[in-house]
Amino acid sequence: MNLEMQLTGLTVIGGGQMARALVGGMLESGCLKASELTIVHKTKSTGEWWSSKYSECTTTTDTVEAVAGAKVVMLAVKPHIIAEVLAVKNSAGKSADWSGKLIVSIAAGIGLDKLIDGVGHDRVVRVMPNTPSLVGEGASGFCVSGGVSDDDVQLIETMLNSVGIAAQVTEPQMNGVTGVSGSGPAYVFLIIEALADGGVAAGLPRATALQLATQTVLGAAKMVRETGEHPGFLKDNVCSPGGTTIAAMSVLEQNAVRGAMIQAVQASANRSRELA
Ligand SMILES: NC(=O)C1=CN([C@@H]2O[C@H](COP(=O)(O)OP(=O)(O)OC[C@H]3O[C@@H](n4cnc5c(N)ncnc54)[C@H](O)[C@@H]3O)[C@@H](O)[C@H]2O)C=CC1
Ligand SMILES: O=C(O)[C@@H]1CCC=N1
Repeated sequence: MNLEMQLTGLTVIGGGQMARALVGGMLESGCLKASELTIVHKTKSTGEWWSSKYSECTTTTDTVEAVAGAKVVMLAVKPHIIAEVLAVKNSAGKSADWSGKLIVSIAAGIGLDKLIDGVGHDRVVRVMPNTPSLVGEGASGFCVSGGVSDDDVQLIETMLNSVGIAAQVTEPQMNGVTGVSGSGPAYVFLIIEALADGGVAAGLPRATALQLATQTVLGAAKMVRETGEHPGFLKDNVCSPGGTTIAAMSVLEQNAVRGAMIQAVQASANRSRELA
């Protein structure tokens, strides 16, 4: 993790689940100080959540003022709210001035072209993070538009690497990133839950089954990362001839689990394309 670069003057518009995971992870890592953070919230409860957890951050409902005071603005609202945020006006009819700010959008499917149109310049980055950023194990993809400098890219990498890993991709590849790692935690949570259910069906207490299932997913992922071996090779090593695992693998193949996972990733990627 490169902490030489500290992030200053960050305004985040939308303080929901993903902002809590990503920005919360950045605060935990030390990449960002709460005193450098402004959260623009819509609901009272969201504002209270941030000010009670990070007392030094600023919370506000005034987007125009929060953008004016920022160096970096992160758009963390749902995709269908992005257009409304970009066109925001305050009670005096003043629009937000996005000029001179690095704009970082985490909204699924909202293309760089729409963001550039909305802010009136091309110093714009699209990031697809995921919720394990909260515990420092995030996986993010990002793509940049023409006005983004090398220093900006370094800042984005510092931010994202402080909460996990980051890969720069082309804009069309952002749909695939969404399918694999953006939505991916949900697939893995489902697998952990189902593994635990299987354990309960086989007679284990629920808590024991969940503990074993969680550690198994964590351990398997670590093995792929740390050995650098192909997952198929590691799978073969678990399957003893005539043993228990190959009996289970046969059931997974009969139920097309591999195909279902591929189709799930494609469905998410397609939905990301549709949102654009
Ligand atoms: N949840 C996830 O795992 C991931 C989400 N994303 C993206 O992150 C973005 C946010 O998603 P979530 O955090 O899951 O949604 P969320 O619904 O938890 O958070 C959005 C927040 O924006 C607030 N909001 C709505 N209008 C606003 C406005 N005009 N000004 C300020 N705040 C406003 C809402 O009250 C809410 O607190 C989405 O665009 C999504 O595509 C990206 C990667 C993963
Ligand atoms: O479900 C969604 O649309 C968001 C984007 C990726 C993960 N969650």
